[in-house]
Amino acid sequence: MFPHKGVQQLKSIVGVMHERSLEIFQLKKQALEQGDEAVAHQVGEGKDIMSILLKANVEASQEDKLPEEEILAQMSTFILAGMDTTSTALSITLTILSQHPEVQEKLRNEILEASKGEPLEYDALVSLPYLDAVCRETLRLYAPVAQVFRETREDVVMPLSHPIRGVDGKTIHEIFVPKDTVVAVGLLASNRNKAIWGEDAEEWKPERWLSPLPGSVTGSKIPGIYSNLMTFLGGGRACIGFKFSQLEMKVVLCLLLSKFTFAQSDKKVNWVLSGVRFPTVGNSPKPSMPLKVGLYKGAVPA
Ligand code: HEM
Repeated sequence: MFPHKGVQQLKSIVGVMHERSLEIFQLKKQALEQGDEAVAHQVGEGKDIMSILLKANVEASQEDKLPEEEILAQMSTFILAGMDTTSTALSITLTILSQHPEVQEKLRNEILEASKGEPLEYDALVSLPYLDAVCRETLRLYAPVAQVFRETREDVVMPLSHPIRGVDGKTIHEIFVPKDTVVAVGLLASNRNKAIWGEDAEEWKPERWLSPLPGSVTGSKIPGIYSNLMTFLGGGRACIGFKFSQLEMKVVLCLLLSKFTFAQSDKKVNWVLSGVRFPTVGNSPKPSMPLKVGLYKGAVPA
């Protein structure tokens, strides 16, 4: 149709996503129709987000039921919104841990001491202080989604948190934004704001989360749903998966650090700030993040 390589590529990606979503959807639907036994034998044993959504939809009243094509569309949203974001957050965490072996060691020790070779229960996992601090600091400094865009529905006067000086030397306290203006919301800029986070705002310091946050942070009135940060946005369209993603990060980090060590490779990794940031080597458009992975010598055999 449209003779442009990029458009054709996008079309093919959308096609793959649709076919795979359809395949998973049909398998889940079939299992649900066959009963609990079949559901229990599936990936996720019926506890995964799609099985729960399908089950809720079967039980919903006629007027609340989602049509099948909407469920399929929700799958693409979950894949895009939930997978790339969290995998990016995890990739960044592993990169940083490979650059800070002492932090990696401290984190591994915390995990090994708490787990003693057994899988960690939910409460124990979420209350590991250093793991929590590492995740928070990474999500602050390297928010996978750096900015989002919004369009004003009406004329608004936007107050500024700090006055700025205009080219004419006058102090400006607010800005008039006319209806239908596209506004970029700088999530990362807010997370790294020195007036809020201090002079070391651009440094990765998990320790900052281990003592009470300064008044400039707690009193900042940042509208984000998570830790005075904008990483998961705020308001009615904030991320619905923010708790889930943190748990996922912690589970994966616990499992990986208990068994493996991570060190920097000699290939330089660049982070591309697209919709969701991703790692790449050189100028390649393909995501890749080489790391040297070794077996942790003290690992308890599985
Ligand atoms: C570190 C991981 C994640 C980050 C940084 C993140 C960030 C965000 C951000 C910034 C938005 C707002 C986007 C916008 O409105 O333009 C958003 C929305 C959303 N996120 Fe996440 N997300 C993460 C993980 C997840 C996970 C694991 C799921 C699902 C299981 C998820 C599901 C969604 C959905 C469905 C929306 C749209 C909500 C709406 O428009 O009402 N996200 N996320």
